[in-house]
Amino acid sequence: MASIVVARFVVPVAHRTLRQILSKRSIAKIHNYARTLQIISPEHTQKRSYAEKQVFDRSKPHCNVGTIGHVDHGKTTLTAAITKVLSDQKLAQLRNYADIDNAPEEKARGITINVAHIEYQTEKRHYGHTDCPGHADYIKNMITGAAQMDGTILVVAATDGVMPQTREHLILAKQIGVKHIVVFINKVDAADKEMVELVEMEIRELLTEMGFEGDKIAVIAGSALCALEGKNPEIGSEAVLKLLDAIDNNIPTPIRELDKPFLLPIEHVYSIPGRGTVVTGRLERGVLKKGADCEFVGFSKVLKSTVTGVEMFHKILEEAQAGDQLGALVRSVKRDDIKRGMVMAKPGTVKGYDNIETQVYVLSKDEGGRSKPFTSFIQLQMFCRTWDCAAQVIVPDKEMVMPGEDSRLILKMFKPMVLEQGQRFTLRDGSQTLGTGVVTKTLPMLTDEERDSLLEGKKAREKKAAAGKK
Ligand SMILES: Nc1nc2c(ncn2[C@@H]2O[C@H](COP(=O)(O)OP(=O)(O)OP(=O)(O)O)[C@@H](O)[C@H]2O)c(=O)[nH]1
Ligand SMILES: [Mg+2]
Repeated sequence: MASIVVARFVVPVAHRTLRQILSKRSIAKIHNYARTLQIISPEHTQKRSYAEKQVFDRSKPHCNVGTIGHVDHGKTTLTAAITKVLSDQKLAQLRNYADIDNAPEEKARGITINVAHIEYQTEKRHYGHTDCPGHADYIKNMITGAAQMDGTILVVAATDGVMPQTREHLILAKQIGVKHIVVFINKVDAADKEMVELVEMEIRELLTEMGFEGDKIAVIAGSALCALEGKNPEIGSEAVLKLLDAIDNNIPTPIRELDKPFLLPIEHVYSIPGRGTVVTGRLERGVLKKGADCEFVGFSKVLKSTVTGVEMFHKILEEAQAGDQLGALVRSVKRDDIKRGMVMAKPGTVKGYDNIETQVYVLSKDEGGRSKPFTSFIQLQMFCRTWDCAAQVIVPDKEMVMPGEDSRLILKMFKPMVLEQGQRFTLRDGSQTLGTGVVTKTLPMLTDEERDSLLEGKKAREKKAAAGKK
C-alpha cells in the first residue's frame, strides 16, 4: 500500500523528466502499464481532454472539417486566420500560426499523428478543424480515423494553381469518403485578377474530373495572410467570413447516429434458463426498442428474430440509445446459433461481404509495425468491431508495401462479415499490429472456387508450419 502511495506521487514527477528523454510511444506504454498497476489515475493522463470537454458547446450542431492542399499553399495560415477572424466575434480563441504548427502531440491509440486540432464556432455550428502539416500525416490521419472529416477545405494558392499534391489530396479525400468540399483560393494579394480566374477554372475542371460537382462547389478567393495580419479586409477578413459561410451552407451536418437504423456488434451471448437467449454489447448506432424485429448477420449466416426485452445494468428499459451498453433478450434463436462478432441490426440494413477494397496505413517499425515490406498473398487477421477474421491481401497497384506507407489493398476474407464503406479496422500479423485501414468499397462476393483456393492455401501454410516445427 505504502509503495503505491509513494508511486502515485513520484510517477507524475518522474514522468515529466522522462518525457524529455523518451519517445511518445514509450511514454504511452509506461502510462498503460502504470494504469494497470493503478499508480496513475486515468484523470492524470486525461487532464487536458477533460478541460477541453468542459468548454464543448453542445447547443450547436457539431461538424468536423479540415484544410488540405499542396505544400505551402497556406493551410496553416488559413487555419490561424479563421481563429483570428472568429475571435474578433468571440466565437473562437485566437490560435497563432506558431501555436498550430507546434502542436504535434496528438495521439490516437499509440500512433502519433502530427496534426493540430482546433475548435471554433460560427453563429450556426461548432467546428472541429484539423490542420495537417504534411502529406504523409494527412493520409495517416484520415485512414486511422483521427480526423474523420465531414467536409474539407481545399486550399490552392493563386500564385501556383493546381499542383501535384492538390490532385493527390483530392483523390485520397474522395477514396476515403469525404464528399463535401469548399475551395479557398489563397494568396490573391500576390496574384493578378486574371490569374485568380484561371486558377478557379482549373480547380473546377479538376473537381469535375474527380467526380465532384465542379460547377457547383463554392470557391472563395482571398488572402489568409491579410486576414491574419488584419490588412485589406476585402480580401482578408471578409473573404474568410465568406469561406465560413460557404462551409456552414455547403457541408451538411452529419446525420446523428440516433437517427440511423440500430446496430449492435455482439460481444457475448448467454442462455438464461426460463427466459431465453440474451446478447450483449454496446449499441453502435440508432435506438433499440422492445418488440423490434432484428437480424443477426456474420460468419456466413443471417438469422431473423425479435427483441423481446432490453436491459441495462439489470434494469429493464423501453429503449436503448446509441452508446448504451445493453443486454437484449431475443426470441426463438438458440445460444449456439449466434456468436460474438455477429451484428444484430434492423432487418435488411446490413450485409456480409468477403471481398473488399480498402485504404490501409501500414505502421512503420517505430510505430510498432513490421520492419519488412509485404507483397500480395500474405494472410493477415482483420479486426473490426467485435470480430476478427482471416483475410488474404492483394496489393493491386504495386509490387510491395513498405512500412510507413499507405496503400490500396484488396482483402479477400475467409468468411463474409458485416462491413460497410467507411468502416475502420486493424490488420494484425500474428501478435503484431501491421496497420489500420478504412473500407472504401465492397466488391462482388468470392466465387466457390476462389474461397476453396483460399482455404487450400491456408491448409498448405499450416502444413508447412507444422513441418517446420518438427
Ligand atoms: N502572400 C501571401 N502569402 C501567404 C498567404 N497565406 C500564406 N502565405 C505564406 O505562404 C507560406 C506557407 O504558408 P503555410 O500556411 O505554412 O502553408 P501550409 O499549406 O500550411 O504548408 P504545409 O503545412 O507545409 O503544407 C508562408 O510563408 C505564409 O506566410 C497569403 O494569403 N498571401
Ligand atoms: Mg501547414
